[in-house]
Amino acid sequence: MSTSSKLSHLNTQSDTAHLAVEVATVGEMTDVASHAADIAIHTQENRNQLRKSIRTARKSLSETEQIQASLSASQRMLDALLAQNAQHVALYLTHDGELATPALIAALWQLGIHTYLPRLHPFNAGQLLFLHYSADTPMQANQFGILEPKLDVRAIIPVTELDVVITPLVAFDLMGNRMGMGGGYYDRTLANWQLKGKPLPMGYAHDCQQVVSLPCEHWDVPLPFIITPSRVLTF
Ligand SMILES: Nc1nc2c(c(=O)[nH]1)N(C=O)[C@@H](CNc1ccc(C(=O)N[C@@H](CCC(=O)O)C(=O)O)cc1)CN2
Ligand SMILES: Nc1ncnc2c1ncn2[C@@H]1O[C@H](COP(=O)(O)OP(=O)(O)OP(=O)(O)O)[C@@H](O)[C@H]1O
Repeated sequence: MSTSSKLSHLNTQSDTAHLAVEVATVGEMTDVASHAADIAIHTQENRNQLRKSIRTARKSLSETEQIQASLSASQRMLDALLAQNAQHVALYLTHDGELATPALIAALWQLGIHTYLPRLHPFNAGQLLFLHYSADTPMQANQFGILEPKLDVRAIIPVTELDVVITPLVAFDLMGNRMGMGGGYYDRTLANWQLKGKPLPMGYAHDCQQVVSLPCEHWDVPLPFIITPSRVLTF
C-alpha cells in the first residue's frame, strides 16, 4: 500500500505513530517533519469526514425512531442519575438529530432534580456557561440556532457544583472516546473533572453514533459513562 493510500485509512493516534515510524524507516521521504504535518492534516480530515457521515446517519432516523430512542434512553439515564444521587444535572436541547432530551427533562422536573443548559460564554470564546433551566426560563437562539437560556447571572452554576453533565456528542467508541461538533466546548468544560471527581460526564447518543475506534487528540476527554437507547456503557 502506498503512503498516501495508508493516510486515507488512518484512524487512531497509534496508526499515526506507526505510520510516522514507517515513513522514517522506509526512507521514502527525506523530510520526516513536514510529512508528520501532512499526517496531522489528514487525521483532521478523517475527523471531519467521520463527523459528517455520523451527523447524516443520526439525522436520517425517522421521527418514530427518534421518539422511541429518546424514551428508551431516558429511562436508562434516569436510572443512572438516581443511582448517582444526582441533584444538579446539565443537559442539552436537541440539535442536528441528537438523541432527544424533552422526555428526560420532563422526568427530571417531575422528580425535582435541578436541570441546567449550556450557553456560549459572552466574552470567552470556546467556553460554556451553565444556567438553571425551568419551564419559564427566558430563552434565545445562539449562533448555531440552538436555544439557550438568556444571560442571567443569578441562574449561573459553577461547573464544579454540577453533579452530572449529560454530554452531547457526534461519535463515540468502545473505549469511551468522544468526538463532538468540533468547537472544543465540552473538552474545555470537562478538562479537570477528574481532579474533583465532579461533574461526572455522561455521554448520551444514538446507537448509530458508535464507531470502532475514534481518532483522538490529547485534549479529548474520555467519558466514563455513555448511555444509548439500548445500552449503558461504563469505562
Ligand atoms: N445541543 C447541543 N448544544 C450544544 C452543543 C452540542 O453539541 N449540542 N455544543 C457542543 O459543543 C455547544 C455548541 N457547539 C456547537 C458547535 C458547532 C455547531 C454547528 O452546528 N456547527 C455548524 C457550523 C456552523 C458555523 O460554522 O457557523 C456545522 O458544523 O454544520 C453547533 C453547536 C453548546 N451547545
Ligand atoms: N482543554 C482545551 N483547552 C484549549 N483548547 C481546547 C481544549 N480542548 C479542545 N480544545 C480545542 O478545541 C478545538 C476543537 O476540539 P475538538 O475537535 O476535539 O472538539 P469536539 O470535542 O468535537 O467539540 P465539543 O467538545 O464542543 O463537542 C481544537 O482545536 C482544540 O485545540
